[in-house]
Amino acid sequence: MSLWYIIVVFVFFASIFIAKNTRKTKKNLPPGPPRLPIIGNLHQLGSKPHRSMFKLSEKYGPLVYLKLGKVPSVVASTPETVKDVLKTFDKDCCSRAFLTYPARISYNLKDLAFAPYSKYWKAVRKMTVVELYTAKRVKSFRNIREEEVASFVEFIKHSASLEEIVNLNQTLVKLSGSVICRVGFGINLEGSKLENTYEEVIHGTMEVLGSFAASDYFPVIGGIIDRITGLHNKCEKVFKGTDSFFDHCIKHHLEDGGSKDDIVDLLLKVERGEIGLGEFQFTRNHTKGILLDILLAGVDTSGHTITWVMTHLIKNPRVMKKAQAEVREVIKNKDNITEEDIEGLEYLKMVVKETLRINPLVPLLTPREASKDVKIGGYNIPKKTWIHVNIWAIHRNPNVWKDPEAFIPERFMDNQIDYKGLNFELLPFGSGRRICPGIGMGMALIHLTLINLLYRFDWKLPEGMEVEDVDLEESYGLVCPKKVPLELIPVLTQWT
Ligand code: HEM
Repeated sequence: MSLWYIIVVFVFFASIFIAKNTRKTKKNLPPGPPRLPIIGNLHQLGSKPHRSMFKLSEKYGPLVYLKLGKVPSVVASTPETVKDVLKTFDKDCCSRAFLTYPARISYNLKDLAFAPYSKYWKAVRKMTVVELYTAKRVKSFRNIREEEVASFVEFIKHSASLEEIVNLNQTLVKLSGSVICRVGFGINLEGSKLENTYEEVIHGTMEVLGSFAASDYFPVIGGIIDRITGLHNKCEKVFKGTDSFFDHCIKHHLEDGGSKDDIVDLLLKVERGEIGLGEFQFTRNHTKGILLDILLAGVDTSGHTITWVMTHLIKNPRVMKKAQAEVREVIKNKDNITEEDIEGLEYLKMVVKETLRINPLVPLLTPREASKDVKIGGYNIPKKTWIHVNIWAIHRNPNVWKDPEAFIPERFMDNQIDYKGLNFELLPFGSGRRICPGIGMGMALIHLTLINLLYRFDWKLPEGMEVEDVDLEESYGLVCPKKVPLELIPVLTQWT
């Protein structure tokens, strides 16, 4: 009797399992791990989803199917599948998934980065690419970058003369913050009333946007969970902070007589209709939405990328020596270092590329959503599926990169692979319609700062610390900076 009971139970569950898998096979969805009721595969993401998804792709293949709470999702992890998403089917895959808190903070998706693919997104993207993210504008902000880097160098010089430790995570984010605040909002942070507000605003916003939001995965109940965990209130507080920060910047700009040629000025011109935006009436909230992109996308990305470069250099004395020798040979005793000097610095360019490969600041692109049924890598991807593009997995794939965990800038010597979105082996700025429009602005600051840091100073670790003690762990959020701050002592040289 009990044997019959066991057989019946076994047949019952086996038939459910087979039926489920047959359904999946019939639908021709990509393979993926088994899931739990309600939460699906959420428990498998861990604290560093880019790493967990990479592991899953090693087991299940280049396109993995996951159910994240209620949300059907796929993860693309190889140059081939990512090319399908970002190039072949870019038009059908470039919308954004709706994310509750980014939507709130961006004035209900009036920005560029979180807005869905729509007529509005197309109009704003076109306007910003033509008016804002141009090579001419990057050039026009050159004096600001040079002045800010010069005062940063003075600060490092002072620390070097006292043999003081410098926290590079902190100071480099402050440097890129100062540049972005002048370029974007026309304000000098140093010593201003906004200096502390700004830090609070940016950290708070990054924290909210980097947090796990239950509302995105569980309708109704998710909102309740977020209220219990405090995320909802935190978001409201952060939103008020950013909103009054932008109000302050705009007021400051208007009081100044609007004489500055900054990004606020440009956006106010769009508000007044002096620059057209097709059928759209640009309001103050639209201006603030675009300013939010500048604040979020512009500050942490450049600052933390420079910290990663310095981390790899201090961990690899051979590379540091070679990069410094090149910089000192090319710059010689030039009084005035400029960002164009990067042109003669082939090895430094490779060091930066290798850093962007091994520590892309955005290892997992903000999720996209299929706007219609598409076929990727031979599998059917139904409309509304979220699409995750795992840049980290491509950059660490041993079939793409030999010895992928090692920091070897020379790997770029014999190939033309670049980071501008055309080579699907290296995508730190994404690719296709959504590619980062701020590459020029970001790289100009990264290059100018690095040339100065390497030309003028030698660098050593604090007393008692060895190269092996410098860890490479990243923290996970909207961007992935080095988790433990990089602390180094600058040393004065004959070039200081
Ligand atoms: C090292 C520096 C930077 C890195 C690594 C970086 C990386 C990225 C990445 C990966 C994306 C997403 C692309 C996609 O989803 O396909 C992105 C989008 C974006 N970035 Fe950057 N970025 C950097 C600097 C900047 C700067 C300096 C700005 C502006 C001042 C900027 C503005 C934006 C904007 C507005 C978007 C959204 C584009 C859209 O959705 O249409 N970025 N960036």
